[in-house]
Amino acid sequence: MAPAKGSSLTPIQVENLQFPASVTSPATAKSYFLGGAGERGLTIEGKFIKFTGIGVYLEDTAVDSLATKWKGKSSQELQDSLDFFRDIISSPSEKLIRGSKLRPLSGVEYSRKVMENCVAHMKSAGTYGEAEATAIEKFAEAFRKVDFPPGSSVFYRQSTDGKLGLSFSLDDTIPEEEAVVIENKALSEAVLETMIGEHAVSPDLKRCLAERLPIVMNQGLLLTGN
Ligand SMILES: O=C(/C=C/c1ccc(O)cc1)c1c(O)cc(O)cc1O
Repeated sequence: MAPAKGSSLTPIQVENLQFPASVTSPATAKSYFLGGAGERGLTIEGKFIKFTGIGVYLEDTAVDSLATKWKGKSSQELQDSLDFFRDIISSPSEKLIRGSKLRPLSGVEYSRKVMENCVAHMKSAGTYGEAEATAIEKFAEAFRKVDFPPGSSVFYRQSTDGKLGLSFSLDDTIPEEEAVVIENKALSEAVLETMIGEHAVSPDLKRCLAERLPIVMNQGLLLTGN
C-alpha cells in the first residue's frame, strides 16, 4: 500500500505555553488543527514584555479553500499579503483561538485592549453600528469577573454563521460549556483581524501561519506529536 501523503504538523511552544498540533473541543465535538501560534508583547519603557501566547486553530476545510488561491506561494509572499490573512479570517470554516497568559492579567485589563483594537478596526472598516456596540458590551461583561493567572486561557470560537463563543479556563483545557455566545459577525471577525490583520498585535503569529500553511496546502494534513 502506498504511504499516506501528508505533512506532519508539530505542536508549538510559545515560552512555557504548549499549543498541541490538533485539539478536539468538548463544547462542539469538532477537531481543529494548529495553523500557527505566536507571542503578543508590548514595549514598555523600551523593553519588549511578552504578555500572551495566541494559537489559531482551523478546521480541515480551511485548507482547500485557502489552497485555491494561495497554494504555490512562498512563506514570504504569504507573510506580505494582507489578503492571505483576510482569507484566513473569512474562510468558510470554524476557528478556535486560544489566548493564554504569560503574565497575570485581570479580565478587565485584557479585554479592554482587545476591545479597543476591535472597535478601532470595525470603525475603520465601516462595520461598527448599534448591534456591534451592544455586542462589545456583552464581550466586556463576559470578562468582568474573570482573572487570568499565568497559564490560563480564553478560547474564542468563531462559527461560520458569525457567532463568537467565549470560554475561560485556568489552564489549556477547552471547557465543555461556553461562558457566552455573542451573535455578531463583525465583532467575531474583528477579534482575529486584530491578531493577524493589518494592525496585528502578533506579527510572530502571522509569520508562523505563513510558514506552516504552505506545508499543509502542499502536502495535506497528517497530525503528529500531540
Ligand atoms: O494579548 C493581548 C493583550 C495583552 C495585554 C497585555 C497587557 C495588558 O495590560 C493588557 C492586555 C491582545 C490580544 O490577545 C488580542 C488583541 O486583539 C489585542 C490584545 O492586546
